[in-house]
Amino acid sequence: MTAIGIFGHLGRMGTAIADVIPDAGAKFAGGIDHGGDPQALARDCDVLVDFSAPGAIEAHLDAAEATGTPIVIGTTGLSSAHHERIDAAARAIPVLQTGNTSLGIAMLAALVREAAARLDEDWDIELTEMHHREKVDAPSGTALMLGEAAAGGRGTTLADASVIGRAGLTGARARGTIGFASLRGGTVAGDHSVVFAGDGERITLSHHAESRTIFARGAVRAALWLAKQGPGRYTMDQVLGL
Ligand SMILES: NC(=O)C1=CN([C@@H]2O[C@H](COP(=O)(O)OP(=O)(O)OC[C@H]3O[C@@H](n4cnc5c(N)ncnc54)[C@H](OP(=O)(O)O)[C@@H]3O)[C@@H](O)[C@H]2O)C=CC1
Ligand SMILES: O=C(O)C1=N[C@H](C(=O)O)C[C@H](O)C1
Repeated sequence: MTAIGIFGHLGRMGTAIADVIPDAGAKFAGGIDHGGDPQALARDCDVLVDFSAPGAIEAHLDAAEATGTPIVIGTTGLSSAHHERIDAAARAIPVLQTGNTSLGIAMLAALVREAAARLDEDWDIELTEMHHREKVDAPSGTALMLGEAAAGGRGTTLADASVIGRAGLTGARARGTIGFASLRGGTVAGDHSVVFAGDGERITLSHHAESRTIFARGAVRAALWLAKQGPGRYTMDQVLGL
């Protein structure tokens, strides 16, 4: 039985994941939060999942690498330095990093890429996301993933095309940009919409997470899949066979 260890195990996602591990025929190997020993946890499990905080990623990757343990990283708010560290770790161990572990978001990203590729730049692309009042990063990791999908469909990158938030005398919208707006409040598990705004008509592609269970099930599915892979950096599309 595959033993899964959780970084951030007392958090909202950590507890949701621990709840669904038995349903997947796997074993909860334990978890740590602030002050725990990442290497001790990594030694005690077959695969790790990380839903903690960006500041903890480096230590968690060090532990995974030192013990040769595959790791799923769901934590968001990552910088380009974090992504470079993940790339380096993936040369030695299996690593899957994603801003969203749900099946629905993987499908939405594919649809967004397709729509962005087929609709020309007369169709402006804007993303909105809403999350619970406790969320600490913005835009959400999922919004950035959907933005990357849109940018990929348009043959550009988010680094070149993104406009994150607007306020004051912004001037008119620049053609070809991809805009982001973030809302925070209440207990919303995660809502994302991608709007394609044309002349006189709009297409909106949306996903609504009704609870964290979808993320938790996806994280466990990803962990069980990753435990059987060799070193490399993987995506949810590969887990889900999309
Ligand atoms: N990829 C996906 O599908 C999803 C990703 N997420 C992401 O997962 C992350 C966690 O979300 P959520 O569970 O809501 O957050 P919580 O704040 O509820 O939980 C985070 C947990 O991580 C722990 N933690 C924080 N810093 C450290 C550290 N330096 N070392 C070890 N543990 C630490 C916290 O412990 P303590 O209280 O001791 O600080 C806490 O138990 C976020 O980045 C969120 O965006 C969320 C949902 C889905
Ligand atoms: O913090 C959350 O709650 C969530 N975070 C992820 C993100 O930043 O996209 C995934 C999900 O939307 C919930």
